[in-house]
Amino acid sequence: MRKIEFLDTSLRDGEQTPGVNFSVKEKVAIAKQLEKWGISAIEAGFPAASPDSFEAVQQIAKTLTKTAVTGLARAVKSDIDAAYEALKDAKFPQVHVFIATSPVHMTYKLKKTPDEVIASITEHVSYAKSLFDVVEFSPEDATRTEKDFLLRAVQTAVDAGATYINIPDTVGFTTPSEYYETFKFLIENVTSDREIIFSPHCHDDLGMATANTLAAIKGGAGRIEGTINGIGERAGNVALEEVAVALEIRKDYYQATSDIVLNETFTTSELVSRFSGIPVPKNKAVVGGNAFAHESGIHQDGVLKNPETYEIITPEMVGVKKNSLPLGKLSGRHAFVEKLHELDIEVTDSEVQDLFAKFKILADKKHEITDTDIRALVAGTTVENHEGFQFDTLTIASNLDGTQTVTVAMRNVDNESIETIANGSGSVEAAFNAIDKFFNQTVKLESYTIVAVTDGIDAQAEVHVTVENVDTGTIFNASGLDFDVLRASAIAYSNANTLVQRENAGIITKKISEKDTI
Ligand SMILES: CC(=O)SCCNC(=O)CCNC(=O)[C@H](O)C(C)(C)COP(=O)(O)OP(=O)(O)OC[C@H]1O[C@@H](n2cnc3c(N)ncnc32)[C@H](O)[C@@H]1OP(=O)(O)O
Ligand SMILES: CC(C)C(=O)C(=O)O
Repeated sequence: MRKIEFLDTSLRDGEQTPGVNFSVKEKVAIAKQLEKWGISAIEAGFPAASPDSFEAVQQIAKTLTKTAVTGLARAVKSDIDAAYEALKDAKFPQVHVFIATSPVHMTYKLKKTPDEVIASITEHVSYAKSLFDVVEFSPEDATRTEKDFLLRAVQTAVDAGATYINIPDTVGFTTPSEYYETFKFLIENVTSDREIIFSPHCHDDLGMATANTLAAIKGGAGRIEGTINGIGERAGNVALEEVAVALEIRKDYYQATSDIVLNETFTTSELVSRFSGIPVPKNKAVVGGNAFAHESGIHQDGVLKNPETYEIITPEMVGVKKNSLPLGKLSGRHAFVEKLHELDIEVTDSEVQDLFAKFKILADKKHEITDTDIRALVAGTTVENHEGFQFDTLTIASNLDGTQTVTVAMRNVDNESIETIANGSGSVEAAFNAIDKFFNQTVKLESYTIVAVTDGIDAQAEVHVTVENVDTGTIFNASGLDFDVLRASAIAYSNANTLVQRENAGIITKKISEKDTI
């Protein structure tokens, strides 16, 4: 089976992502992780671009021991010289020379005729070859280049000494079948007495970068270029991790594999995300937070019976510890019971019926059901008051120093109206402080979430709070619903405090066991 080489350009094309600027130290750390991930070459930067870019390429060249290190250069001698200087210490140096070949780029950007571009290829690839054993050439915007001219440009580069021919889909314009045909056409028509390796370089403007890269492999490409997490100019480059996993899962179809160490994928992705500051979308293939999460009942049931029902990639394959079955309103009984087992909560079958019904009611209102919610549900310490807690007064005043003052008046057990006043840096904090004064008990706020339950400007706010009765360690969940966010918050917090008060008075006795207490 063919082995496909991987060239990573996260540090060059990836750094062209608007807002991304890796430090030299970060680049070296990423390069080391990429070497561990099993790439065969790294495009460490564009040495002529800036002193920092030069230094990063130089440092990476000195650091990597197994991976070829390359630098990008325009068809400009000083760019090639900069790459040569930066890559002097690399164990396996390469250089990547490019010039655009599409009519729009040649006419408007380069202001060169096709013949001048061909002459430039000859001059600069030969010059690069005089300094480097391994030269890569890219006809930029190849997929918008007229086919015969593309062949002429590539043949010129091969004749001048290029070993790797990269066919960039610079603006993400091509389609899988068209790109496949382009590779077949070039591979069948370029002549050389040396082995020439062709590679795709795909951008994701139309969301086809992964499909196009795989089509190029099918068409005969021997190396691929891309970035981790698909970072890069505009909509980004092809995400290498997607191609690596697709090759593994569908090697039957592609008849090709790679040397990528797949179980290092997640770590690599996290590192690039952290240093680039570009979060990985939850629904991103292979490395997204939801890639191994199943929320709907039918899927959860299938996965519990056999993960292969809904998982073509195992989490372990890419270095993720395990899959997850988050609970939500579409979850089913099997997943609910599994969660009870996971939390070591023992209940009878008839209790499950009742708890599951309550869970569904809660899940209809709360987007994400946490372990704490489940514990509170089982302990019977969840309360909702959608009718609204009765306040005699709930007023807010903004102070000149930016703090807020809230006044609440509520009825105590003897039905007397008691007023308390407190300050806070925000209105919710001030209201909670005033409510604390009213109840006068030790309560710790564990979580506060707010959701809009209806749409538009008149949306109702639903606030969920989780509090701990510090004296007993019992966790209580409570919610409040109102058109006003402050009132919804005050209702939720008062409800939670009422539960704590009832526990302290011995009215609620069912406690969460020591083991289940967070
Ligand atoms: C498709 C890609 O991703 S290509 C890589 C893109 N990456 C980058 O551009 C990042 C690094 N770039 C830089 O730091 C700068 O653009 C530099 C240092 C390369 C050049 O900076 P400047 O000299 O100020 O030129 P500027 O960027 O404004 O314009 C580019 C010049 O290079 C020319 N040029 C563009 N590509 C090539 C090429 N492959 N070969 C030769 N000349 C080229 C342009 O025609 C333009 O020339 P002109 O000044 O005669 O009009
Ligand atoms: C320089 C080339 C390979 C490039 O980045 C592109 O065309 O997208």
